[in-house]
Amino acid sequence: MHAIGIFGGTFDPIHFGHLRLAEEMAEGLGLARVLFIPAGQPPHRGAPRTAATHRLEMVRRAIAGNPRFELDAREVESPRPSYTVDTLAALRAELGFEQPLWLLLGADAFLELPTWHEWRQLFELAHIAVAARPGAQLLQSEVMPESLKNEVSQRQRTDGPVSGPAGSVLLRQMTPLDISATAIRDTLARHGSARYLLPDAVLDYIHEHQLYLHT
Ligand SMILES: Nc1ncnc2c1ncn2[C@@H]1O[C@H](COP(=O)(O)OP(=O)(O)OP(=O)(O)O)[C@@H](O)[C@H]1O
Ligand SMILES: O=C(O)c1ccc[n+]([C@@H]2O[C@H](COP(=O)([O-])O)[C@@H](O)[C@H]2O)c1
Repeated sequence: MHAIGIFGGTFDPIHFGHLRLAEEMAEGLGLARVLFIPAGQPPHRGAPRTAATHRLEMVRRAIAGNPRFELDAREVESPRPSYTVDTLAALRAELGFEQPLWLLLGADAFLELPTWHEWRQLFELAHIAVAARPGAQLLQSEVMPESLKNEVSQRQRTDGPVSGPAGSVLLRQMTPLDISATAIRDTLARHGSARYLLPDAVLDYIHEHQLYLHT
């Protein structure tokens, strides 16, 4: 049974760091599909700058043409905060208990994991693949909170076949791309060029709708 990747984010806006992470994970882990799930009300940050309808449309345009990538709007359609544990539980119920699922995270998000709602449950619901990110230390480092280190030490796999529907942790390198949505928003607010940091189709949408004109 081919595994499915689950990639959540605020995507305000989506950029090439996100897209390469998903592409390299899909290739490396042999994922049949990657679900991009924009957060409705992200639990650990203020409300996104940009309305969910715009963030959804930017993701839709960014992934168009990649047959493995799919948009999943469930979190923005929900009136509740976007807890990943709830999203994974819903997907698990829909897709069945045998289906291998991979939660995809950048290193900065992973290091925050012990602050997430019912975070230990995440390891029961999916495998977790973490991508290195410029600026975020990773890999057995001292920066990992003790509780996370303990959880990871029981579950970490070196690259190689992973069996079962959930429960492993993989820390992976990816092409380092020092791109962030924050830097893109700042660049656009000072009328700078964000070209080649995100797909042209997304940038065109941003200009059409006059998004990110102010900090
Ligand atoms: N350049 C990148 N390299 C690796 N992972 C990334 C990169 N950018 C984002 N990610 C990961 O993608 C997921 C969603 O990130 P998010 O939508 O918050 O983007 P961001 O660029 O970090 O945004 P912001 O600057 O607004 O915080 C997170 O798991 C994050 O770690
Ligand atoms: O479930 C939680 O408690 C939780 C706390 C912080 C972040 N998340 C999710 O992690 C993903 C990346 O978040 P962010 O803030 O880096 O865009 C996104 O899908 C969020 O909904 C989830």
